[in-house]
Amino acid sequence: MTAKLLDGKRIAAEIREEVAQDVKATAVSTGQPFRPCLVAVLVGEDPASKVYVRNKQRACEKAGIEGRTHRLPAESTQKDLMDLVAQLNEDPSVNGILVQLPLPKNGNAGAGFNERAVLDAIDPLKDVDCFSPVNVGLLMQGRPRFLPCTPHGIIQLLHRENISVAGKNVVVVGRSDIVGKPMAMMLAQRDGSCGRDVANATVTIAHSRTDDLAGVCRTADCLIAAVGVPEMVKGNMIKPGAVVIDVGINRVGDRLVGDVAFDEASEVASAITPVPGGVGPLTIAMLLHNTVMAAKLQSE
Ligand SMILES: Nc1nc2c(c(=O)[nH]1)N[C@@H](CN(C=O)c1ccc(C(=O)N[C@@H](CCC(=O)O)C(=O)O)cc1)CN2
Repeated sequence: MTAKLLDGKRIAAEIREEVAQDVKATAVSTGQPFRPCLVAVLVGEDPASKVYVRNKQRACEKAGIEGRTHRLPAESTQKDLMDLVAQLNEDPSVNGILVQLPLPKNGNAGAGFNERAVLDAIDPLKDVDCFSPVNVGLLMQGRPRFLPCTPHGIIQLLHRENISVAGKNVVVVGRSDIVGKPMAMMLAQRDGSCGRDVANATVTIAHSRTDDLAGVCRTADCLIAAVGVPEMVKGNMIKPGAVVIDVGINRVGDRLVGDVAFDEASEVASAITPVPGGVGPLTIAMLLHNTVMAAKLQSE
């Protein structure tokens, strides 16, 4: 079998265009200028983070959203970062705030940042990443305010490709707060609560301590790999005909590879996301969507 390629880049472009249309239509329907504002906070000099933040800012501008970036040196203190977040929370011209992760390991004068404290400090109404405890709690209860960007991008991809997971076995490999945990929760929700009909799955969360990981993966009708280990999921870990979603973005030499060994997996799966051009671009598209939502919520 040669798997169908799930083109996240194309779907992300479609969603970004829809967001841009929504921004224009909101201005027309309210008779007021409507230009949501997203602020990214970038601490340190991590090259990948710099690229992602720049891409977010560009995507904002193309959608009619104001994109601002606040840069702090890696040597900034926890207090510097907390003060900046507090200032952005109070600023009525700012609709969405995101702190680009990961924060530098040796930041905060070598002591490392308390990432959780920073994310907890973001005003939940401006928390467009959906990392704050209030928004995560609402999501868990099936009444989300924002949806986290990467899992929501995957929901959109499955929806727009007409792939149903209802009643199917989905295995999510990885239990991160950004992807694994919310992804599992969203796929198990009843129809509609996460905005789309991609729901009602029977979900297993697998991880590095799972016994017989390969066997567990082989039970998946839909396998979502979000572990951050290059090409860890091999072809023989995939059930023939499964849908494979690769969330990994790993740099190996000068190559960008996912968490799935793409060539072998493509021989077994019915559909698969590539890296690059799969899930990554959807993350930014859904961030724009959340920023527009945040601006609307704050104007209510
Ligand atoms: N505050 C946040 N930090 C991080 C998030 C996040 O959602 N919020 N996610 C990732 C990084 N990320 C966005 O921030 C991100 C990663 C990758 C892509 C992307 O489009 N990747 C391309 C390849 C790009 C390249 O060449 O490197 C692809 O997969 O096609 C977008 C956003 C961690 N931090």
